[in-house]
Amino acid sequence: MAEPIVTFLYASQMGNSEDISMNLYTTAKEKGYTVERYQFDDHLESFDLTDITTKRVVVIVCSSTGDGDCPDNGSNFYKYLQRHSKTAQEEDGLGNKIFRHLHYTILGLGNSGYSSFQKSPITVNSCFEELGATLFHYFARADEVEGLETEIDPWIKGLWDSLAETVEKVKNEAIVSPEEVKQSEESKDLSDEDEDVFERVTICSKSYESEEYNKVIKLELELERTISESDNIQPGSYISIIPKNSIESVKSFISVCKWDETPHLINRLTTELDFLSHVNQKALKSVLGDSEYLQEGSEFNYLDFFTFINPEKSVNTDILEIIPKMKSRFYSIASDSIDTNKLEICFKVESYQQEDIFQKGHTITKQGVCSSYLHRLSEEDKVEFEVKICKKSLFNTTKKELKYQPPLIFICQGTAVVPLIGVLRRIKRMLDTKEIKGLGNIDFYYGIKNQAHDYLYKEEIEALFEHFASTNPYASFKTHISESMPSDPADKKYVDDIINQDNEDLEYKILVKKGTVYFCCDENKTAKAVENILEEIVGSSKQLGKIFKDGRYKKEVWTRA
Ligand SMILES: Cc1cc2nc3c(=O)[nH]c(=O)nc-3n(C[C@H](O)[C@H](O)[C@H](O)COP(=O)(O)O)c2cc1C
Repeated sequence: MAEPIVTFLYASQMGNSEDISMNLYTTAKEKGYTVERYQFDDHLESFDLTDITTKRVVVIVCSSTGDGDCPDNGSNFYKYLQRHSKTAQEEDGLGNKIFRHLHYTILGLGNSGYSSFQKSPITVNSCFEELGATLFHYFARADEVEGLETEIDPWIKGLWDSLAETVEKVKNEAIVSPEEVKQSEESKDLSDEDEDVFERVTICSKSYESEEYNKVIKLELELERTISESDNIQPGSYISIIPKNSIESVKSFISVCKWDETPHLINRLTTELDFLSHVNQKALKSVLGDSEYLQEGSEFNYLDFFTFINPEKSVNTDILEIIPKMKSRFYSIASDSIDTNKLEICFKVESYQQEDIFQKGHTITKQGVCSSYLHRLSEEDKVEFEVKICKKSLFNTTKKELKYQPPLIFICQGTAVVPLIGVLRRIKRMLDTKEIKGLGNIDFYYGIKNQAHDYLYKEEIEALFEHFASTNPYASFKTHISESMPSDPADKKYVDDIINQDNEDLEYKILVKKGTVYFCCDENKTAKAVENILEEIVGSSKQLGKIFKDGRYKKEVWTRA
């Protein structure tokens, strides 16, 4: 961008703000800035703050008059600000943030003897904030009772450094116009088809991404049809699968309960009932009456429970009514699924340690029902099963969002890398099909246990970044890996630690360069820590909320069933 213009604006009743603004304008001109200066009410006649090509840096001086009113030469602009910021408040959407390209600072003049002290500058400031502008130097409130210069002098002193820095930043900053944002939001609304669809799939390939800590399996599922753009399946869309119990566990359960192995019972226990879930003490009591085995807090599942009590006689089949129904489990899609009949998912085979109820003091490893079900299925079996595709995606990324090459910051941990791989693959497709011309910087923060063992999609991420770099030699594409179980324990770090290390760089990329953050993580301590750090980086949780609303903080935190 060419040298940005610094716009000085004032609203003044008796000339104080006007004089201060004039002095600032003159000094800025002497310092070599390209400058212009207007009173508020020249807005739209002589200048237009929504013009993203010429209006980027604004220095405001404004007083209060009457009963907290804006001076007469600013009252129309004052109403304009309030009207638009009300719309921005009432209607979500980036398109209403008509000042999001602006960096501003404001000096308010007032007198604390008035009950509406500084009301007009405070309102101007909150309208600029609501309309998406970024404060580049603090909002000063000068008080005649204290002596105006007590506040004005230090504010002016600090202004010049902040201005120099801001003008420099603005030169490299890409901004999307509010109209374009509005258009893309409207088209998003029209194409927003989030509904679920059922598909029959078979497994067409199965590979292991990592085996060291938890087995991580990559499955390619084959649909009976080709997925097209209009299906609106996005990176971050997910499938839900209702698992089946293994025939061995079903037979054990039937045997332990001393029931007859009928096809109907086998089918019901295989597909419908989750007898490997923890027992519900109250429900069991309602069927069995008081039993010495029914202790509060027991970790038994239904199979363990009836094995443990080892009944002499058969168990009443009424207990089938209290066993919970099999629930579906969700898996994010890693593939950029267009013009293909394949869907890729990647997950870890959930396993957890539990005290062995048959051998006190010993622990045994139990596996998650759905991941072990998928693990059991093999590509040779060609077993068909039904998945529900939930199209809704929190990571949907449009070419409009990437048009001005904003920095992209990815943050993830473990298998939560999966939907973000989908985003990277889609970005690559947009580049390859020339839907986008190039990319800005990408930082990929990934928390794993150990680089040598569970860096999922390592080769692919490296190849993608090499490819991205070939399209823009000026941008950087970096992976930042944290290891919680490194070879040298002194190097132990979590993903929140490495984000914290880069906080200043991230602040610049998110706030100044209007970058987008993609964050996917299991619901755990790290997820909370990452979010806390992001709040600190952008200034407050309110500010992070605003960035989220603007679509620049795309996050999904997984809760495990
Ligand atoms: C008639 C009158 C009403 C004022 N009302 C307020 C007020 O409501 N709140 C406030 O903070 N200051 C108020 N002030 C103080 C002015 O904001 C202060 O004098 C300021 O320096 C005037 O700057 P200006 O010449 O740029 O308008 C008032 C001053 C006058 C003379």
